[in-house]
Order: sequence, then C-alpha cells, then structure tokens
Amino acid sequence: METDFIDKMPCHNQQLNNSESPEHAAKHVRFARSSESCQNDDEPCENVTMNDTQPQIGPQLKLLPLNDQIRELQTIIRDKTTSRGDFVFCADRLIRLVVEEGLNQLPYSECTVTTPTGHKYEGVKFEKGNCGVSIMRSGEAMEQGLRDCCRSIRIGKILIQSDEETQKAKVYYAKFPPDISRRKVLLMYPILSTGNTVIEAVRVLTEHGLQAKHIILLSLFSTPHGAQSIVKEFPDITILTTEVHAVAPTHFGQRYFGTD
Ligand SMILES: O=P(O)(O)OC[C@H]1O[C@H](OP(=O)(O)OP(=O)(O)O)[C@H](O)[C@@H]1O
Repeated sequence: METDFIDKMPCHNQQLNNSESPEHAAKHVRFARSSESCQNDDEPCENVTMNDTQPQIGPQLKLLPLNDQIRELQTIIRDKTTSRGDFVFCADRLIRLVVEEGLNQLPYSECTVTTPTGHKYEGVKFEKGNCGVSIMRSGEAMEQGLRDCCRSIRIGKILIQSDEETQKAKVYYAKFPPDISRRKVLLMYPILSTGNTVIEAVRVLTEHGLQAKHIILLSLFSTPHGAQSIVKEFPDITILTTEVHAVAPTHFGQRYFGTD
C-alpha cells in the first residue's frame, strides 16, 4: 500500500524501527546499550533513540534511519583508539550520508526526458536556488561532501568561537552569497553540544533576511539539549542528524583537522 511505503521512507519522522523483525530490532537495542555512556548492562543507557526524542524535540528533528552501517561509522568516530586516517575516512562517509539526505529535503520539480530508445520518462530535477553555509571550523569538514553532490553550489562561511568558560558564542566573520535571503540553505556543523554555535549562526543568517524555515541544519551528532535549544529559538528550522545522545563527540574538529 502506498501509505505503508511512505511510512518506511527515511527522515520523515516516522518510527522507522517499527517495521523491523524482532531480531533486527533487538540488534539495535544491543548496539544502543553498548554506547559511550553505558558502563554495564544493568545501568540505564543514556542513548536516546529517535522514538524517545521525537515527542520532546518535535518534528523539526529528523534522524537518519538507524542501520548497522551508520552505527559502525558512529562507533569508529567515537572510539578513542581510532587512527586519524580512519577517523577522517569514516567521518567523510557519515557526512556524505547526511548530505545526501539533506538534498532530499530540498525541492524538486517534475520533468520529462527522452531516453536513448526514444521513450519519454517522467522524472524529477533538482530546483535551483540553494546554497551551503559552513560554520568554521568543523563545518568546513562537510563542504567536500556537499560539493561531491552539487559540483558548483555556492558555499558561505561563518566563523563563531565560544568562550570556554561562559560558552557564549561570538561571531567573528560571515560571508554569504548576496542573494542568500532568497535561497534555501544547508547549514553545516557536525556537533551540536549546547547548540549555542548554531543558534548564533542562524541568528546571523536571519539578520541577512533568511527565514529559519529555509534552513536545513546538517549535523552528525547532537545532544538532546543542543537540538532542543535550537528548536526553541528557531521553531521553523529543520535539523538533520544521525544520533541524539547525551554525550556528543566534541573531539570531532580536533581529530578531523589533526590538532589534537
Ligand atoms: O553546540 P556548541 O556547544 O556550540 O558546540 C559545538 C561544537 O563547538 C565546539 O567545538 P570547537 O569550539 O572546537 O569548534 P570547531 O570544532 O568548529 O573547531 C564544541 O567542542 C562542539 O564540538
């Protein structure tokens, strides 16, 4: 049935694991319990699954569907024994998956093409009028993944630094395409911890005339608090991520760029 099919599509706030076999669902539970915050099997795990977070955070938060491939990439990124080469390789793979799903959230229009055999094919084409914005520096790690999918996409940049004591974020630099207020923006930042960096970035974008409803935030890991704070400040934003967990891998930028 068509409705059933739509329900199983990724990133539409559906309870994606509901359709799984009990064996597969159990496998995911086991993976979730083996995550960073779980010391032993008797302790409650802090891993927050999609089903748990959706009612608290709202439909603005879209998680990539959990599968073993994504869990492995998350695990390697979190593992302190991972070499830098493996870290960057796996981070780039996870980034690519998020970017691909981010592009899925943008508008497409219907079109007809002619095949080499002369047949008409009813397809879709990507609408123009999008751009990327990366938050320096770890957001820059996501730029290549976006360029690999959209060769000539414009990419703006924002530099935001957080005060280590107060965690207050300050904007140092911002450069966007001149017509950014008329575009849909893929805002790139891999780790949402307090959410302050992204909140400040979105504030700058809105000061340039962009509406939050035209922003899709691409991230890899988020804390529940980070996502909640962003949604509270900008209820029209869309957040795409692979995991909501109480402990975010905040070493990401240092490991990715080799400054650890
Ligand atoms: O959601 P927030 O609390 O604002 O934090 C988001 C990220 O920013 C910090 O990284 P850092 O300052 O090292 O920035 P960088 O990774 O971009 O270099 C922090 O370690 C998180 O990874």
